[in-house]
Parts: sequence; C-alpha cells; structure tokens
Amino acid sequence: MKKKGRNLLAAFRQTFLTLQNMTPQAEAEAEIQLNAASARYSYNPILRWNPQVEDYFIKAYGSLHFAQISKALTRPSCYSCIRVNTLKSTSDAVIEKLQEIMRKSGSQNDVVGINLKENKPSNDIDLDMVEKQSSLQNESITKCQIPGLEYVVFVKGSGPHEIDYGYLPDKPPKEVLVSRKCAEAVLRGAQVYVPGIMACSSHVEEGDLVAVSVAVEQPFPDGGWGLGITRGTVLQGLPTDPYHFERHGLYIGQGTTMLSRAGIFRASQGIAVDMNNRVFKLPSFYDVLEGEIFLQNLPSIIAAHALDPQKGERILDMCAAPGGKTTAIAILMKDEGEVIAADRSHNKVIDIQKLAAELGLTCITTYKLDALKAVRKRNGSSDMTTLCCNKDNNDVVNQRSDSGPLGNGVTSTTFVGSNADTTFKENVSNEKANERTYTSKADIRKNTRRMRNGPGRNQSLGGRVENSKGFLPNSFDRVLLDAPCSALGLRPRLFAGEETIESLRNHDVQSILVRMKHWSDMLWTHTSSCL
Ligand SMILES: C[S@@+](CC[C@H](N)C(=O)[O-])C[C@H]1O[C@@H](n2cnc3c(N)ncnc32)[C@H](O)[C@@H]1O
Repeated sequence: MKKKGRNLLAAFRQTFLTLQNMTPQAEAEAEIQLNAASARYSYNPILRWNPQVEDYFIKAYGSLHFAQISKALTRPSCYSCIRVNTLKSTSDAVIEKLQEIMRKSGSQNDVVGINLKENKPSNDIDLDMVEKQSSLQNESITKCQIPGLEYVVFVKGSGPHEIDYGYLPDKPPKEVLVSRKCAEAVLRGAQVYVPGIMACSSHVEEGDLVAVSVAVEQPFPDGGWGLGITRGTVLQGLPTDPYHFERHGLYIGQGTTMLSRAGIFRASQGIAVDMNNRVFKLPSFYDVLEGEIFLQNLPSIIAAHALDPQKGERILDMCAAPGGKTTAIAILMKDEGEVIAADRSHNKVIDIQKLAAELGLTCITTYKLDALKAVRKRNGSSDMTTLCCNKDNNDVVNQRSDSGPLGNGVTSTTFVGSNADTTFKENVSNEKANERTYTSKADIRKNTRRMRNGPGRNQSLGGRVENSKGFLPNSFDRVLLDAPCSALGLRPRLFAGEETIESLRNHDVQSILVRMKHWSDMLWTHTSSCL
C-alpha cells in the first residue's frame, strides 16, 4: 500500500517537474514542497489525551504499548460486524444479498475480493477459532466461525489508503473541513452530511472534487478544549487559514460535493459530500437490508449471547438504549416471553421502540427508568405506570401502551395471578385519591407549557414512554447490565482529551451493580469497553 503511494507520488513529481521545465534549484524547492504536501495530505492522527490520563496509561501499559493502543484507536476496525435478524432471514441469504448489493453499487472494490465460500459451522470446541477465522481473512464477507454465532456476518474493509488529492504548489485542492464526530462516522463508511461541515473553500460548486479533513479539539490557552472555528468559515488553502496547521495529517478522503458552498451552509440536512475515495474503505450499511440486519460490534453480540436468554423468560435489560442488546436478546428468545428495556433518557427509550419496530419484535416493553432508583421497595406506593412484577408470587400489574411501541399511548392493564384484581382496585383508588388531593407544581408547570406550546415531543415524535418506579426483588429470570462506561474502546476515536481520571472512575456501574444484586442471580454485565 505504502509502495503504491510512493509510486504515485514519484510519477506525479516527474510529470510536474517536466511540465515546469525547472532549474535544479527550483526543482529542489519544488521537491521540498511536494514532500511537505504529501505529509500534510495524509492520515496520520495523534490522539490527544488529558496528561494525567496519559501518565496513568503509560504506567499501566508502558509507553510503547500505549503508543500502539493510541494509534490503533484512531483507526476504524478493519471489518464490519453484522447481526442477522434470524426471525426474518438467514446468514446465507444476507451474504448473498450483500454481495449482490455490492456488485451493483461497485463497492466490491472497497472490500477485498468477494469470494464467498460456504463456511460450515463446526461444533468441535477444540478448534482454534482465531486461527480458523484468520484463514478466512482473504474473503470479504464471511460467516462467524464461533459455534452458536453463525448469525453473525463479517464484512472486511481495507485501509489506510494513500490518496492523491491533486495538490499543486500554487493550486491547493478545494477542501471541506468537517467536525470530529462527522469524521469518525466517515471513517466507518458514512457520507459527509450537511451538519457535519465546519468550513469550506470559497467558490465550491456542486460536483467539485474536494479534499476532506477534520477539525479536532485543540487546547484553549486558559484551560479546557475547544474548536475555535465558526461554522461557515472560508478556507483559502493558505497558512493563514484557521486550522491550517491543526489539520496537517488529518485528511480522511476525497469526495464530490452534492451542493455548492452556499447550499451547504444554507441547508439543514442531506448529504453534502459523496465520499468516493476514502482512506478507509468500509461499506456503508445505511438503509441496507433494513429489518434483516443490525450493525453491532462482536463484544456486544457476545454479551447478549452469553446471557443465554430462553424462550418465554422475563428478562431485564438495564441501560438499554439504543436497544442493540435488547433486540439481540429478543431474537434469541424467538420473540417469545418479555424483555423489559429500561433507560433513563426519554428520547433514547423512543430509539429502543423504533429499533424494535424496525426489526419486527413485539416482546419488548420499554420504560424510562433511572437504574440507580430501580429497586422497588415492597412497601413502596403503587404506581399505575409501573410494572410491578413478582415472579415468585405471580402478582403482576403491567400497564403498557395498547398501540405498540410507537402508538398513541392509549393504555390498558394486564393482570396475571390471583391477587391481581385486588391490586388493580387498590391502585385505582390510590390514584383517584391522589388526584383529588394533590397536583404537583411540576404537573402544573407541564400543563401550562402544554397549553402554550402544544402537545410536546411525546406526541410530536409519535411515541410514548412509560415511567417506571422500579421492580420488586426476584422479578426476572435474567438481567443484563450494560452500564455507561468510558467507551474508550470504540473506534475510531480522534480525541480523548476530555476523559479525566475522575470521569473514568465515576461511571455508574458500581452503584447500579450493588442495587441489582436483589433482582436476579442471573446477572450478566457487559463491560468490554469499560476501563
Ligand atoms: C452503553 S449504553 C447502552 C447500550 C445498549 N445496551 C445497547 O447495546 O444498545 C449506556 C446507556 O445507559 C443509559 N444510562 C446511563 N445512566 C443510566 C442510569 N442511571 N439509569 C438508566 N440508564 C442509564 C444511557 O442513557 C445509555 O443509553
């Protein structure tokens, strides 16, 4: 790959020098400029850390190993991992469809030699799976070889590639500068969308070829980190440009603009640059086989698999949004039983509902719930919007949306067990009594706001989220806790300066764990990306 890049540069240099008919001194100067340009228009990021965190890791790993980890973090994984929705399709069918899609879109050049073989799963646990998987690495789309995980499919990408951005000493390429989050998505195969663009060369028209670079947070003189660039800034291709030096070695590819410069900064959404020449070539799965597949990292798939959910069970998934593991669990249960998916964020709960609907799953019930307050006391007050289920004595009052995950919120109540009727009546009378005697200030504020602004985001998004006040002990057959973590294992990562030693230690996992021991002996925690 490196050799190809050097050859490209040498050929370009030769053409350039011949065309210019230069003196030896001019030739030497041009050579220096070209070398500088090839270093500038490259992808060679250096990950910035908070100095204390950096020291901590260097002590833990040694400086060489930590430098290698830091470099690896700035690159995307060289394969995409797909979980097949086995209720709707099979790995073989998905592989065939993906091959066809790639053939049609011409993206088979992005992945290494499409040459699918039937990889029969093996039950022989003595096989060295890693070796077996690596022997398949020349194939671009393969089924996972780990027994039981045949519903996982890998699509191999490639990179880093060297790109000729068409630099000439007196004519730098037209450019767009994108935000870090946008660049991280582009490195994983996404297009450049309008909101991701921070700055752009002047006179960019629709259909222009542009070099795409990334604006990474810089240290502020008075402490902290920031971008220090206003959206809409004009780039001249000169050293006086904002971020001229800061984006050295931070070029992620070349694309064709779908809008003019004015259009880019006027529009609020849509693709701004069609990335046709990428430093990392990974296929995009946006809108591909919707409902049949889900893009998910292998450790997350394994976490749900290791929980070993069974048909008909009642399973709690704490910290569930956006629902990757929830839906994996529901599929392993063949959509029979109940998965309670809880998250503390209202909008994220709606994301779980949307994903469940997209994958056609009906056994998922969602709740907005803070995991830190999730154990319900036996003598706690009844709450009509709460699932209060005791698996052992069959007292269940389960109120949920009648109209499915994205319904209009008309509610119904389901009862199971001999005490259910009494519980319901008590709930109703408690609620009526509460209604008569007390309306909280928060409710008054909410109603006033509603009258002024209309129905609010619940209705505008078409979803309804039930609050939960927690669950009684022994409510579940199995519990998955995917507590928020540093996410430092997610790649690619172009900036890590905001993590502090304190923030790394303060993730909720410990405190949630302490409370969760009440619910189930079958507690599985997923902490693969936690430190
Ligand atoms: C690592 S993500 C979960 C990913 C998810 N399990 C999946 O596989 O798609 C962590 C989630 O925890 C939620 N969260 C953070 N603190 C929480 C708390 N105290 N109670 C409930 N959810 C919480 C966040 O909103 C976030 O959606």
